[in-house]
Amino acid sequence: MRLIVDENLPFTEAFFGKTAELVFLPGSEIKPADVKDADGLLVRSVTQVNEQLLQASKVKFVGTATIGVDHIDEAWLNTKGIKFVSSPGCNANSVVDYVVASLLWLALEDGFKLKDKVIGVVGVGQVGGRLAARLSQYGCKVLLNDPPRAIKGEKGFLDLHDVLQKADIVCLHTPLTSKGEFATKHLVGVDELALLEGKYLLNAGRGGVVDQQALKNQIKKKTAPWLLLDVFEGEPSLDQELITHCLLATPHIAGYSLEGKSRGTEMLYQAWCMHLGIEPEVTLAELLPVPPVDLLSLDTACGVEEACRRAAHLCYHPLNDSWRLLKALKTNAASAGVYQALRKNYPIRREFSSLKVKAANPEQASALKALGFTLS
Ligand SMILES: NC(=O)c1ccc[n+]([C@@H]2O[C@H](COP(=O)([O-])OP(=O)(O)OC[C@H]3O[C@@H](n4cnc5c(N)ncnc54)[C@H](O)[C@@H]3O)[C@@H](O)[C@H]2O)c1
Ligand SMILES: O=C(O)[C@H](O)[C@H](O)COP(=O)(O)O
Repeated sequence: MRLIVDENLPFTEAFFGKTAELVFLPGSEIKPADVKDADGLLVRSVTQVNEQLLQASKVKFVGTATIGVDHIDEAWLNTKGIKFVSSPGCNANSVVDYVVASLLWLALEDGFKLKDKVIGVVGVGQVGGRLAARLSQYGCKVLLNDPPRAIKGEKGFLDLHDVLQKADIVCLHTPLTSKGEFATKHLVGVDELALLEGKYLLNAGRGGVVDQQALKNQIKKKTAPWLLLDVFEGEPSLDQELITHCLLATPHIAGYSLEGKSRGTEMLYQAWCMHLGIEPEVTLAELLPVPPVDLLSLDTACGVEEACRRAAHLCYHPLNDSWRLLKALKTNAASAGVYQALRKNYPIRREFSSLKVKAANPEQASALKALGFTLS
């Protein structure tokens, strides 16, 4: 068995090594000649998997270690009987950590309490659902928009414009789709952006969900929302003018915790074993290293939100990623190269759940638990 593997998938040797010969390649450079004699292909979001790539190959198994599948022509794979698997939810906790860490930073900088804000969540699936749960347990008022769920009769959802009007902070967590009743391409366009003036807009879904040109026009008119963007239209190229305007701009790394990326590999390994009709022998639990900080012990003098912020930023501070991106863009005009290099050399980051926190009082304890930390 021969597997072509994106070199940015962690633990592939440990998971797949006994079952196949592995050929590692940069994901954006995988070509038809590379996959011609392969049995399987393991990718991330930067490899377009379609007829052009696979028509002359004998690949029978394609796996993406990502939640998003907008880089995969699933319909074509289906017609060819090629087994396709994605990794639903693999890095959802990582994205939620990213959002919570960002919002706690924003609250400090802009002088508000996160708990007092109304948060709109657009797209209430694995990521949006977990985000909404954490924030509402923390005490925020959370407004939900998800028409594909609402139309099935599920309760608790509002119309998109209602959410944009009523929320102080809007977080986008839909997939990018361009067909069908609920297509999300440019879901947030001129009319929606007009409702967001003076508010905060965080996008950690896909760049194309926001009409970037409309956003840039709004920036010129000084009516744009404050932006926290992890995803951009046209990646890997980045619009430097837009990035300069962001409060936080990160190179599509919201899901890049070690746990999030590795769970993707583990999910593909389990699907590959099933495809081969063998029992999985390796688990992620035995591969993950011990977290670098064992225990955070908080003092009672630390206020509840400050306690949460300290715990969050001990695990992850989004400003580090944003600063690295801004700095690299200042010294390098080729934004695609900067974007790719930062993602390829991403430092190890652990999820909130990996940190044990000793709270000083019950208020701290319940807020920390709500936001995803493990209480000691
Ligand atoms: N920035 C990152 O690093 C990162 C990491 C993981 C996922 N993502 C992106 O986030 C997306 C969401 O991830 P997920 O795991 O929650 O996916 P999911 O499939 O579990 O949830 C997506 C939700 O969006 C809803 N939705 C679809 N169309 C909509 C519309 N028009 N308006 C409102 N809601 C709509 C769906 O009904 C669903 O509930 C992924 O598709 C991926 O593109 C980004
Ligand atoms: O869809 C996903 O799972 C995420 O966007 C994922 O983190 C993207 O990472 P990439 O495949 O681009 O490295």
